[in-house]
Parts: sequence; structure tokens; C-alpha cells
Amino acid sequence: MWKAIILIGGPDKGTRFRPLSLDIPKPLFPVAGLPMVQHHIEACCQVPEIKEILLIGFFPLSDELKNFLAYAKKAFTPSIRYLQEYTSLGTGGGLYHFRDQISAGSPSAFLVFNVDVCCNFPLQDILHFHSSKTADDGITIVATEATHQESMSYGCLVEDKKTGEATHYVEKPETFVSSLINCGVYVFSQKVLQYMENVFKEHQSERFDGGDNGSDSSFTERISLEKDILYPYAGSGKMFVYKTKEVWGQIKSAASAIHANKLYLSLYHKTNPGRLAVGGDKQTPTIIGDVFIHKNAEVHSTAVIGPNVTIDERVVIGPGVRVSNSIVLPGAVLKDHSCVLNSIIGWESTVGQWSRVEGTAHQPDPNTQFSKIVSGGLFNEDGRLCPSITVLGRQVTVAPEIVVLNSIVLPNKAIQSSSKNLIIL
Ligand SMILES: Nc1nc2c(ncn2[C@@H]2O[C@H](COP(=O)(O)OP(=O)(O)O[C@H]3O[C@H](CO)[C@@H](O)[C@H](O)[C@@H]3O)[C@@H](O)[C@H]2O)c(=O)[nH]1
Repeated sequence: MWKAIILIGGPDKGTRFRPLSLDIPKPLFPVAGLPMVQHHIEACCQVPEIKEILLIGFFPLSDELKNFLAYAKKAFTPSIRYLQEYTSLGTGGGLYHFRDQISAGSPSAFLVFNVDVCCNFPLQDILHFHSSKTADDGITIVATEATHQESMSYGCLVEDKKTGEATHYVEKPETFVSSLINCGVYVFSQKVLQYMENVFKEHQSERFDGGDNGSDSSFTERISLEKDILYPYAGSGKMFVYKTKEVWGQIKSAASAIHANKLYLSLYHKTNPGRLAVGGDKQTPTIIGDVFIHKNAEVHSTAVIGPNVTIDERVVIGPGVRVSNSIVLPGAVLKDHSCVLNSIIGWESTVGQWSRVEGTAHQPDPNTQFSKIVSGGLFNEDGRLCPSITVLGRQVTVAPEIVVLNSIVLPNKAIQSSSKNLIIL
């Protein structure tokens, strides 16, 4: 029996995802028509040996989270539970804090995922690799190649090519270490939890030896999976690298959500072709490339949609509308002949007739092998907004016949005139 753990973080994470994360916990943001975390859950459901999925994070139990958990419990076979940290315990602290729940039933091993990664999750293969490589005390870490420059934004691994052992690990190094990067997907054997106990005890002694009177216990409960576990495990003969050449990306910024939307839509060809829209008759809109249209959305037959578009539930799209490389969130209305390119249109927002909402797409560099999408900051060195996708927050209205270009619009704004490269507060 195996278990899966998804690290969903908490409200102080996902700052690069604003204003979208103001409205919904980031792990529930819909990508390719499903909450981000549901892609991980669906991948786990393909492995019958996974009997329980634990979401670990420090989000308060909001209505959105409760509704999602209630839905997931009914919709999926493995048991699904949310374990809430009392504060941010870091990427490893939650695993240690909830160690009894994780070990209950004595799983042979447990998978751990970062929620903000997008991948085809070849879990059967990864678990098979883990069983073949490690005894009952090892770690498997999924890794992929990145460019030299980009690798430094991730955990970097050095591998012994003969044995597959990870001989060295550095989290986000300042100078180049290796182009092999940590994908944020792991398999841990049970004994790793015992190792965490040593880390925990060391942190406790450091705190008291340092003269601390013990006021902030959360500080010492905090464990970094990367620095406190992966780093010392590298070179011990117990950590192995599962390399993937498949699609993989991080979802840090709104622009990277558009890219993940594209990756997941392309994966539906294999995993779930029924989710991809098909056009081709007079009653349906023209569909170009990969598109997801929710069954409760209304899209006029003269609209042209795609490629890489998600139209969510209760969206209404009028005649002559053009949408490409975008996510249109529940309840949004795109009025006649409006045009939406490289953008995210927020919940219940309205784009007026003949208006144009357009952003600048972020893509991995197509001319560089192993390039990944870079989720940089919002501003460049001169303090100006970097051209990126346009994001309309919840309940924004864009008046007819205007252009909104490379802008971020906060919730509940009424946009009456054209704007370019602006954050509209
Ligand atoms: N439960 C819980 N989860 C957390 C916490 N802090 C972060 N997380 C979750 O842990 C994951 C990693 O988040 P970050 O700490 O923001 O790290 P990162 O910059 O994304 O880098 C990590 O992922 C890269 C791959 O995407 C790796 O390359 C890198 O080594 C590292 O593991 C995310 O899913 C996030 O939600 C916490 O206190 N508690």
C-alpha cells in the first residue's frame, strides 16, 4: 500500500499569483478546467496501490476548500483528507508533524508532490523505480534537465550516471552546480520520517543551546525538505534520481498558469480526450487546437476559440468573439466581437463589445534546449511592469471598444478607457 501527500502551502505563499490568489487558494485555481491540485489527485487515482491522499498545508478551512474536499471525497476512490498545519512548518515540517497519520496502515512508501508543479506524473513508473533502487530507507527524487541559467532557480542535483544515485544536492545555488533540477515530486520510504525526528531534535537543541527560552516553538518545528533532508541524503547512497524528459513546469505566476494550461490540455490527448472540445458543425464554435469548454458554458457558434483555451462554467461568449491562449474563469461574459489573447479573465468579469484584452505570452525559449518558463518578478530593474499576460481580477468590467494591454486589473474595477502596461488598483 502507498500513500500520496500533496504540499499545498498556505495563504502567504502564491504572492506572485496575485490578484488571482486573493479570491481562491492557489491550489484550487483552475488549470485546463480542473483545480490545480486535482491533476495530482487524478494521477494518484491511476495507481490502485495508493489508498490515501493527504493534502498538507496551512490554509484555513475556507468554504472553497471545504467544498473541494467534499467533492473530492465523493469523486475519488482513495481516501482524501486535509491536514492543517497550525502555522507554516516549511516543506518538510508538515510531514514530520503529521508523521503518525502518514505512517498509519504502514504504507511501503509515500509519494510527495509540490502542488505548484505541472507534469504528466508517471507515478507507476516512479514507484517501480523506487522499489527497484532503494531498500526501505531511501528517497527517489524526480528530476529533469534545465538550462544552466534557469537551473539556479531550482534545487540542483548531481547524479552518478552509472548507479542513478544523487551524489550532491544544492537548493537554488548562487552559482552553477548542475543542469539536473528537482521537479518537486518524490518517493520517501518510511524511515525518512525517523530521519526527520533527528532533524527535529537537532533544531530543538540548537534553540535551547542558543539561549532561547522556547517562546517560538513553530520556528524549531519548521523543516526544509530540501535543505534538511535532501541535502544530507545526497551522497549517502540512499537517494536516487528518476529522470524525466516529459513535459514539466512550475506554476508560480499567472503567466505560468497559462503555460500549464497549455501543457495539461496537450496531455488530455492521452489521458482524457473527451475533455477536449471539438468543433466542426454549424451549432458549435470554431475550435483551433486544444480547448476545454465546460458543459455549462454558452459559446456562440460564430466565436473562434483556441488554441490553448479554457472556458470555465457559466461563461457566456457572444457572437464573433475570438479567444486564444487564455483562461476564462467561471461566470465571465465576453460580449460580441470582443477579443481575448494571452489573458486570464476573472470570475464574473465582463469584456464589452469590440473590446480587446491582450497580454504578452510567456513561453520557454523555443530555441534553447530544456528551457523552462521563467516566473520572474512583476517589475524590471527600472521599476516598470514587465510585459506579461493581462489578468482581470474578479468582477472587473471592461467598457466597449477599448484596449487593455499587458495590464493587471484588481478585483471590482470598471475600466472605461484603454490602458497599457499598468497595474490598475
Ligand atoms: N504544507 C506546507 N507546504 C508548503 C510550505 N511552504 C511551501 N509549501 C509547498 O511546498 C512546495 C514548494 O514551495 P516553495 O517553498 O515555494 O519552493 P519552490 O520555490 O517552489 O521550489 C521547490 O520546488 C521546485 C520545483 O518546482 C524545486 O526545484 C525546488 O528544489 C523546491 O523543492 C509548494 O507546493 C508549496 O505550496 C509549508 O510551510 N507547508
